[in-house]
Amino acid sequence: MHDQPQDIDELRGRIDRIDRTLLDLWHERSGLSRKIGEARVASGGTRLVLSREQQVLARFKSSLGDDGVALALLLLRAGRGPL
Ligand SMILES: C=C(O[C@@H]1C=C(C(=O)O)C=C[C@H]1O)C(=O)O
Repeated sequence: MHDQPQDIDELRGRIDRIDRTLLDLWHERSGLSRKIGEARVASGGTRLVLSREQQVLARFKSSLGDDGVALALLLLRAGRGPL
């Protein structure tokens, strides 16, 4: 029982690393998404592609349910930038 605080510290260290990775991935994803949107607009297309967004939403929903949909909507919004 005496080592429980140390266990918690170790587990929190792992959580902190996961959070940093999630935030790095968040920024990487939104950067890629903006890049694709800008390239498409530059070649005369639309910034958004709703059929592709539906695929992304379905992927997150199948893994996480309603929370997945909420998360995917935030990810998609982050990649859009100002409309
Ligand atoms: C990144 C793209 O462009 C937009 C952004 C998407 C995304 O962030 O996942 C999905 C579809 C598009 O609305 C793409 O077409 O793949």
